Amino acid sequence: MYDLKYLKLLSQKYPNRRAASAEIINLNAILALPKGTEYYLSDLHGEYEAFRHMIQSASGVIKMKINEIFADELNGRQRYHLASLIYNAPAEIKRVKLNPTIDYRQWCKDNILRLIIVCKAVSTKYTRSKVRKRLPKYWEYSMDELLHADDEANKGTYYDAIIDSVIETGMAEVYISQLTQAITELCVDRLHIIGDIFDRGSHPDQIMDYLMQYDDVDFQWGNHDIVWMGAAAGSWACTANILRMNISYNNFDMLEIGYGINLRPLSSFANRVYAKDSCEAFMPKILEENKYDPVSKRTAAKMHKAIAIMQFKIEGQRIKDNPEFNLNHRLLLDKIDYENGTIEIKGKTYELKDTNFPTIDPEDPYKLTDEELRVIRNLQASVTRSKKLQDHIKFLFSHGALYKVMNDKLMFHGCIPVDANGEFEKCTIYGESHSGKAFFDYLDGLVRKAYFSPDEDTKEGAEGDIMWYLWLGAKSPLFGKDQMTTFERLFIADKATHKEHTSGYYKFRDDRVFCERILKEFGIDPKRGHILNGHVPVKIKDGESPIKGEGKLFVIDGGISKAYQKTTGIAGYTFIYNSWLMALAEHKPYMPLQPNGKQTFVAPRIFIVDKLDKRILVRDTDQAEELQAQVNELKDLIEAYRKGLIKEDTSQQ
Ligand SMILES: O=P(O)(O)OC[C@H]1O[C@](O)(COP(=O)(O)O)[C@@H](O)[C@@H]1O
Ligand SMILES: [Mn+2]
Repeated sequence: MYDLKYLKLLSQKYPNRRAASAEIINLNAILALPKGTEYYLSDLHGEYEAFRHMIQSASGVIKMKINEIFADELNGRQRYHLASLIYNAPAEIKRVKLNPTIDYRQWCKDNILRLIIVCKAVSTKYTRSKVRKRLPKYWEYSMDELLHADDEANKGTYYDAIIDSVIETGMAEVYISQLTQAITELCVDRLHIIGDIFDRGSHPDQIMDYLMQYDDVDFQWGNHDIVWMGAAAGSWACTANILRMNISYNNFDMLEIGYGINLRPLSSFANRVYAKDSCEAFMPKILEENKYDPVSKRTAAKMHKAIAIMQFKIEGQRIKDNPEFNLNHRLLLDKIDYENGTIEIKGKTYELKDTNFPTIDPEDPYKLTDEELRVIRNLQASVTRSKKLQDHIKFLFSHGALYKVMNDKLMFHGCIPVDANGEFEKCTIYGESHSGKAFFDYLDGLVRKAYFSPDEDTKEGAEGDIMWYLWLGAKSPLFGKDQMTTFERLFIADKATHKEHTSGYYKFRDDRVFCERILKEFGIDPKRGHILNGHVPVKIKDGESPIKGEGKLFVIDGGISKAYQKTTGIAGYTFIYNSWLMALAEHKPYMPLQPNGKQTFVAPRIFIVDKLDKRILVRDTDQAEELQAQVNELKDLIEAYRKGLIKEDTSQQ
């Protein structure tokens, strides 16, 4: 039996049988369309340009379309330039303008036409109204006309008239750029980001800005995201971590200009306290100069050391206040022999690479000095009041979660805690024990509460402790290692101490039965389902494969991170799921644009991992349930009109 009150509300939108029937017809038309392409990326790590290229090129899909459409009309070079235009319109336009042999006006004309043809090819899967919604503001009318002018006899003149006036009004560049953007957005119906947008690379802020224009995007938070979410919630431990990492990668432009985080209190403190200390072990890993905020490497090293020491002190306090986190083995400052400059870890004594600790009181090593306290309070204020950062974090909350299930795919960044037998492990946090999916759901709730409704009596700087735990805790599904050895990496030469052991999950996931059990746990049919993870780079150099569990699980940790390409040998993987197939794209490192406007693009290698028996339609996807429910409600409404239970408004017909 239907709910008459609800139907009355619905009747405001569909006031008569004709309006309701028209909508049913639209919805049925959508259900019969092919499934849109889903595109999966992970571990972007601040590499804005490489990321943008992956999106703009749709991992080679654009190139394939161009090759198909223009096989006879354009030669290889022309097709290459058309692809380059879609990948990076401003750069390609600049190159063309610098070339005196090219008639720019004619070039614009030719290329608007070519782009319209590509746009048409990538929009065949959508309703006309959906395509229009994705076309840029102000141009949607003329672009729609160009896309659908099918009157062969008059088409030529009509096209010419529209394109001429685009050029005449001086809008050709904007028109071309926005058309390329529309092509990209139409090529990918839904974007899944399986975590780790932040850290290492220089511009996660630009990645977030770009993604915020996308409606159909979702995030599965990674450890490098949750630590930023914790900092945004006010956690001192998270704040110290994000600043230490990004100072170590020399990302000052992003911190100070991108997010407006004022590092002056830290730099003047560091320059004073470590004035005579060369801080050799703390030199930035990347020496590329910042455009707006150049910081000398000596100052950067001092800031790095100052914030690292503050981090270890703050973390020590968080560990002691949260015995349940089981992080006692990470209490290291009290294991230092400050007179001899050594440390004892697991019964072994190691020399420290740096023994100058002017701010540590050996009697109370985790206590912040008054100055350090002032600095961290300042930094916390700067981070929590950054409007830009808070907007980005809120978007991560509204469009993200710890995991997602969509169209038989289970996506999460790291792992699921399991015991020695591969059974889902019961983990206890804040007095509650959960395992498997329930553990994810419980943690997800804790994270949202910590950000949106923190307890008022939380100790200063302890806000968002749960995010800090998820950043480096052994039972964190986002981390999945026994320890994070930041201290050892900075202070001890012996590499054996740097080792971080991955959890049992990473062995078990080679096993198909294990993967199927996970799929079942999350309510997915194990025969049809797949798992997608990021987090651990696939080292193809060492013969590793991104395909695990006999094809049930794919690891797409990018390796897009420049800092990691020498270990992986590639620039990572992306995953594509369209109406015909599922494929992995293996990327080669992104070659940045040269100052002379030249750029080389190497298309990724595409491996089809599953071919479907028949083309999948929207009716076969998760979206169908929602659409079908709408159809059913509209049918009920029509029935209610027919029976006279709701009055029809036919005045507008
Ligand atoms: O190489 P870097 O940037 O210093 O980072 C090393 C740290 O990053 C981590 O690997 C976590 O980052 P990922 O999530 O990208 O693996 C830690 O386990 C490790 O201590
Ligand atoms: Mn990660």
